[in-house]
This record gives sequence, structure tokens and C-alpha cells, in this order.
Amino acid sequence: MMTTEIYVLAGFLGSGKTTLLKQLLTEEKKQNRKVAVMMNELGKVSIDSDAVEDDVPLKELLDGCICCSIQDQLEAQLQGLLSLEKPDVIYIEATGAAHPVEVLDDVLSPLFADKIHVKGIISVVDGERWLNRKSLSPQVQQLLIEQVRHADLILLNKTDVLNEEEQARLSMEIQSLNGQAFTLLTTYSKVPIQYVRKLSGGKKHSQISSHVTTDLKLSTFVYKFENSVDQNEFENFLRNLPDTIYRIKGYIKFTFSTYPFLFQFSYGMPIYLQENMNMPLNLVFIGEKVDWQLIYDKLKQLENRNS
Ligand SMILES: Nc1nc2c(ncn2[C@@H]2O[C@H](COP(=O)(O)OP(=O)(O)OP(=O)(O)O)[C@@H](O)[C@H]2O)c(=O)[nH]1
Repeated sequence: MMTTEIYVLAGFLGSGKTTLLKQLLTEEKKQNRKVAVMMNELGKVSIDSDAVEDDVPLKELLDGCICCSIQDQLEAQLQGLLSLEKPDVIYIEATGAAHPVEVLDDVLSPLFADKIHVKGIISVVDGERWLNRKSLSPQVQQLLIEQVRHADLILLNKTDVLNEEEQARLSMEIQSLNGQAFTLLTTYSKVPIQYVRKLSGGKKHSQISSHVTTDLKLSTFVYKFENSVDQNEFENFLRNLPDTIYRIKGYIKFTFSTYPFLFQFSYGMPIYLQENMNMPLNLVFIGEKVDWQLIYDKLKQLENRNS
């Protein structure tokens, strides 16, 4: 099945995300790839959409942040883009106030999780702002840290206004927070597109189980059920999950029911909602340092017992 690559552009307000997006769009165009963009602005009027040329499908989510108030809108728009435009790649520019785990959570809808491959989170850091972050509120400081900690590729941007000593300090601080991500010093977010394209992201889906290994960072995994499972056994599986799994959601069919349940799991609390029609039986996981192979094997076992 053809999957659409998804990249999330994260980073605090004014760090250089739109500048990065413009370049990536130019590069993608040169390579004849079909690109779509989703932008999310705080406030009703979009100021950045001029960055995207008219022939690139663009969906804007106004008046709210992806991670809090407009989840359903994001889901519907992504689904629309995937089914109508079928792009090779979608760039999602998250608002500067977004937490990466929540952005991933919103992007990975179980309705189409098997049709997308989240290749990575690219965080743009405003170097000067980072070095002076102690003057920001504790919440904003924490957000800056989270945007670095969960990134797959980090651009240390606006280095033109930093001296060498500051650049070295910036690199060291960022790498000590996230030594796994590839980190580049940039001006005007200039990054060779190969660095972006070679991100491999989390795990695509259960079919590629042979590639599934422990991810050291935040990653995602999609399990596609073919059968129903026993509810008690599934709940037993949940009880034994590592607590670095932050979120599970999706559709699951139990042996006693004709139609699936919408299942939501966060902070250890499961919630089930009965559906009254068939749904794609995708179960989406988001976690950190998780052995997805083990999770895959356990779910497969549950399924096989009832096949
Ligand atoms: N001096 C300098 N300015 C830069 C650099 N990169 C971006 N800028 C400028 O910083 C400003 C903000 O850049 P954007 O790309 O709009 O940042 P953004 O992260 O999309 O901003 P929001 O949409 O507000 O979150 C613009 O005026 C850019 O021209 C850089 O490397 N050096």
C-alpha cells in the first residue's frame, strides 16, 4: 500500500519553521514529489500561508493549536488530503506552542494511521532565545526542552547572530538533551533535504515487524488487527505495558461484539466506546524507549488465540 510521508515541523514561535518550510517545498518540487502542507496558526488570520504557492494543497487550521482545541478538524482535513490529493509527502507546521507528543497524537488517527508514515519531527531552535531561555516562564522553558528532547532532526537556527563561543555552548546544551537526533547549526533554516528525507521515523506498521526494534526516543507504532481478541486477555496485556507508552488509541474488535470499539488509553486509563459500523482495525501507539517488536508479538499472540 502506498503511504504518505509525514514530517512535523516543530519549534517555538519565530524560530524559523516557515523559513524552513519554504525551502523544503522548493526542494520537493525540484524532485517532482507531490506535496501538501498543513499549517496551524494561533489566532484566526493566517499570516504564513503566503509562503506556500498556489499549486500546493494547503490546509489551514485556524483559531487554535493542533494540540488542544481542534483535533477533529485536523483529523478531517488530513483524511481529506490523503483521499483526494494522495500526496507523497505532507509537511505539518505545528504552532510554536505545541508539545510534540500531542502533535503526533493528533496526526496519527486510527482512521488512516496505516496510510501514513510519520518520518520525523524536525525542531527548529532559535539559538539566541535558547541561550537566554532563563528569562522565559518555566512553562515556556519546559516546552522548549520538550521540542528538543523529542526531535529527530534539530536545526540550531539564527547562528548569524551568535559568536563562536555561543554556538559551541548551544550545540553542547542541545546535544546533551538529545544525543540521538542529528543536529545542525543553520542560518535561515538552510538544511540539505537529504537530512530530512533520510529520517526513518517510528515504525510504519505491523507488516514490517522484522524491522521493529527498541526505539530509544519517542516513536510511534501502528498495529493492524485482522481478528477479534478476547477482552480479558487484552486488558491483561494492557496491565503489563511499560509506563513509557504514553498513548494508545484505535479500533478493536472483541470476540463478543459484531462491531469494533473505539479504544482510548492514556495515563493508564482505558476507555471503550461501542461503534455501530465497521472501522479500520488500527491500533496506534506512542511511546518512548519501547520494544515495539515485543508489543507486536504479544498482540499477534492474542489474535492467534481467537483465529
Ligand atoms: N537573523 C536571522 N533571522 C532569521 C533566521 N531564520 C529566520 N529568520 C527570521 O525570523 C523570523 C521568523 O521566522 P519564521 O520562519 O517566520 O519563524 P516561524 O517559526 O515560522 O514563526 P511562527 O510562525 O511565528 O511560529 C522571520 O523574520 C525570518 O526571516 C536566521 O537564521 N537568522
